[in-house]
Amino acid sequence: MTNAISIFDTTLRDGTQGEGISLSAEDKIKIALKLDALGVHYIEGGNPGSNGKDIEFFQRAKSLGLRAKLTAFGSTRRKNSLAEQDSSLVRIIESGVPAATLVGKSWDFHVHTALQTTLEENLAMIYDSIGFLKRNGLEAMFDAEHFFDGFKNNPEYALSVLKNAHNAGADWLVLCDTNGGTLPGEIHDIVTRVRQEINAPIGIHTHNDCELAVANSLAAVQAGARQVQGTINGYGERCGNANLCSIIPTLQLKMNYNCVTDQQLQSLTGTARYVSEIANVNMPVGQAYVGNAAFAHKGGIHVSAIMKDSKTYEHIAPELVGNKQRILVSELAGQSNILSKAQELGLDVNANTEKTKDIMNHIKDLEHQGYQFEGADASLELLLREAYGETTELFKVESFKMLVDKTNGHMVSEAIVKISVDGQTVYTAAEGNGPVNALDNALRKALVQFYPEIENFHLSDYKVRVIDEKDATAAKVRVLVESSDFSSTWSTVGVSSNVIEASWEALVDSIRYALLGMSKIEVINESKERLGLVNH
Ligand SMILES: CC(=O)SCCNC(=O)CCNC(=O)[C@H](O)C(C)(C)COP(=O)(O)OP(=O)(O)OC[C@H]1O[C@@H](n2cnc3c(N)ncnc32)[C@H](O)[C@@H]1OP(=O)(O)O
Ligand SMILES: CC(=O)C(=O)O
Repeated sequence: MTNAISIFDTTLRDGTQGEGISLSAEDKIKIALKLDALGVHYIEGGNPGSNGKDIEFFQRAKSLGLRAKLTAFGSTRRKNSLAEQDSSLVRIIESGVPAATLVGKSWDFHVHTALQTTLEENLAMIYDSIGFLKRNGLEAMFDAEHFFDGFKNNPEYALSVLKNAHNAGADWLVLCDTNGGTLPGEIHDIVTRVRQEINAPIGIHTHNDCELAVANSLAAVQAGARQVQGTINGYGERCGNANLCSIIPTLQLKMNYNCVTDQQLQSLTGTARYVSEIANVNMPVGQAYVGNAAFAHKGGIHVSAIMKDSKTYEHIAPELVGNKQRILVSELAGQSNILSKAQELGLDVNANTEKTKDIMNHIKDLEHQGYQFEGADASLELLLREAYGETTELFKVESFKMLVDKTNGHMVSEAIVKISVDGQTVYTAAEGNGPVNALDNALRKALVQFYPEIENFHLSDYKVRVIDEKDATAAKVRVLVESSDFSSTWSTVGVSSNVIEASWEALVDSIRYALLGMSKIEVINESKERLGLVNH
């Protein structure tokens, strides 16, 4: 039996049935191109019988030159009607796709309850509809909805549905665990039974209601299924569909099946993140294979071993799926974490020096006070550079003042800052729509004459978290500031019992970081030259 697995992506159809996911035709085009580059074999673009957006997508997708087969989705004809006159089947043909997937009932309970028709009429609906696709020259996938529940309830009928679709010319019989309640052992047994009864290419389509969609898909493949349907990041109805970002690498790297090329596999992480951006859904950091923390090491004992050999705490090399190893520094760090991070930054380190231990203890102490460096890479970098003897103070803050005034119902925030650069002192004042915005504006106004590049980046996110809730309004707060330029983002942290002071600390770190050019190399050189830090 072949080891080739056909990957059928339904992000653009079943994925959009997930709560909170809505893709425009343009979004779908962008995602289709990414999926094509990843090397999936089928891209289910949507349901032309459902809405105009999907019709537009299929219209526009014709000129994309996709290598993957574009497929349209629909259901079998309505009861007591003709396939030729079923508007959704006709729209599938009109969409010009080379392949289509029709969902049909295979659970007798559904035939009686949802369709409210006879078992014979359901068989006729399937036969007519698949036959209609085949007469129009399309490759036909038959999605046997609720197949596993149907098989458990009435195996003869469930099998007769498959045989009927096969006789009508279906190219693939796709067994669906539509309600996501089946267990891997059951999936394996039932797929094995089906293969004993019917000699046809079998596919698997699972849902994640028991967190088993990936395991169930793999069990089906082990039992002989050769098409796997799923979505990027597991988006889909209710708890989602089988996550292709876990299935593809597991099949390929651990089970010796072929899905995509090794090079295409390296685009997996980028694809997952791209799709999450377009879908506007944050990825869980711990998402298997492609998450930001999938290869992030935090515990000191782990990092110490990782530095000796990554295999000690990594099940695969992250690069195989386009991800990368990350070392986190926190209160759980050992000296290995500090050394590794410092080496990554190109700092001059000597293993096991007292300095490294002091830095580690200093970071643990700061984390005890409420700092959190995991989410504030830029503050950590500044701290490490300073600790290892680099100059990071491009300007000196002498003082700042805040005025918050409410007159006639109108709130005004004004900040006054005094800084010095290269011995030159500057006072500036600025207003803002809140105290942090006013401070940001005043600081920028003071610095722009020395560092015009300050215009190139901006504060993009601001989060406050109360650290000791029991102290109510006197509690310490942690402020996390995210800043961005046209190509990168960086995060900084400040902690104080005064929210303005915590914000100021995070803000100053953010600007220092950017001006030091840690996000843009040309800025660091210009800034250093101005300060006379560069030897000519
Ligand atoms: C398991 C799955 O994910 S299946 C795909 C589910 N996805 C979607 O439903 C998204 C797209 N759906 C839609 O846009 C709409 O539901 C449409 C256009 C398909 C149908 O809309 P409407 O005609 O208003 O029908 P409505 O959605 O209310 O009900 C579904 C009808 O389809 C029938 N139906 C359900 N499954 C099938 C099937 N496999 N074959 C034929 N008819 C079916 C139902 O019995 C019901 O018919 P009834 O109105 O006579 O009771
Ligand atoms: C076809 C489909 O999406 C399902 O049965 O879950």
